[in-house]
Amino acid sequence: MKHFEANFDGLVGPTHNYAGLSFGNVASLSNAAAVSNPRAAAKQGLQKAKALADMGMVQGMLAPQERPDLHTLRRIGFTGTDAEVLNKAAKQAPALLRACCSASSMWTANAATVSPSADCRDGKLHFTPANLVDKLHRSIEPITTGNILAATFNDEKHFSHHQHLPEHASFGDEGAANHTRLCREYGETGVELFVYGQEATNPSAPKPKKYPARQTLEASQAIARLHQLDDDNTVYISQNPDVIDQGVFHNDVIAVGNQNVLFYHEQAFLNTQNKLSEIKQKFGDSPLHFIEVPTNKVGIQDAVKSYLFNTQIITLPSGEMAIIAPTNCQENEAVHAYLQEVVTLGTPIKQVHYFDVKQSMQNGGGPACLRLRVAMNDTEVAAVNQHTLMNDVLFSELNNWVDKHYRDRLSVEDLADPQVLIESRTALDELTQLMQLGSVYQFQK
Ligand SMILES: N=C(N)NCCC[C@H](NC(=O)CCC(=O)O)C(=O)O
Repeated sequence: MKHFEANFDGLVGPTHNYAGLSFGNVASLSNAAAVSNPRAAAKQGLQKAKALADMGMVQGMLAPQERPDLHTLRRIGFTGTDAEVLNKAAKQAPALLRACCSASSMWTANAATVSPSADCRDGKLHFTPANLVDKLHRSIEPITTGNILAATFNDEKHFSHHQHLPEHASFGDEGAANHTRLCREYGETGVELFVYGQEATNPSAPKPKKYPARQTLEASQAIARLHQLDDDNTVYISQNPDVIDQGVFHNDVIAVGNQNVLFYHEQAFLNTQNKLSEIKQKFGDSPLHFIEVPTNKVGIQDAVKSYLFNTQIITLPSGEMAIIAPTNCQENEAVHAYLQEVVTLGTPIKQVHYFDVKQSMQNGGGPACLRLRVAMNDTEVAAVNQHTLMNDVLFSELNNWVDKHYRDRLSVEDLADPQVLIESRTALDELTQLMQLGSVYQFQK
């Protein structure tokens, strides 16, 4: 049986915009009210996904969400026709309208936590959509995320889909952005690392002072229980609250792992040496590479600006590992120098490939934010909805679909335009046919 780590990238939705919605995410706040280009954003994402498919990787796409979210606007009391609801919300509560229009589901690293079948006691691949309760605009994602995941991984024999965790700050859950899996071969049992920013039930535990810690230990433990993971293969690590206060709002902004490589900044975690020993002990005897980047080579500000750690580390069919980095890393002197050095360190990482995902980066979403990793064997890959998998045909269909439906300019003022809603629904309705997803959106029910 063959095993792969597939990447499922989020297709950027038609309302991609810069609304400054994410306190604690430096890029989101500093680009607030900039004019976006949804068409370019979607195409940048598709280019990256296609390039990985062309490298021989299993690559899928996850559909975006319905935005503006009229269902939520009605739920909070705006009434009338669709146009009236948008108009009233724009006049009475513009901040709430903006929260209901974000294309933030594109960052599928936050869609769910995924545990491959080799790690789970029942031998199934488990998914738990993230509740994303820390941010209003993201807290409205999980139900549709669950629908899209179920339509993509649509075989109960292999895939187990859980409900998102209770919608309370005690269970703040941001999905795979705070979860990494180390393993020898993808099909062997691995060690799942859960990184959290605070302990909800222990007020004296460390937590950030300025920015929110979006993930709690309690949420991570709940996911491990739901996914039937063994304690022997699970490690909980506290994120360093000082780096959260410097803009590291998810662990994947400061650390990333793949197979037997953990690539992280010296300041990423608390209690680092003890935690590395625990990982080593649980990982077993085979070689494990801890690539620690020291502050004197790359400072936290450079890491946050360039997204050095929001890179994807992938294993190519040749067995070599490659880093998939945003072009922003090339533009930062210290980070570029480090990436030139990393391929010479005698670790499995031998290549670096750069991609322009600037439309997403301006909202704090790098290459790794744009993808959800799903390690699968070939039987499981065959059980996935095949119309979601990237190949020449899907690439050209999706590019044509974007050309047909997406604007190349969108400002926050445009979000109240009923025409944007019509365009978005028309596009998504067509997309569900193209990807054979069935009726995953509220407007289709
Ligand atoms: N690190 C990972 N895995 N994901 C990045 C998510 C970025 C997203 N930005 C936003 O939601 C900004 C939207 C706006 O401001 O318009 C967030 O902060 O949740």
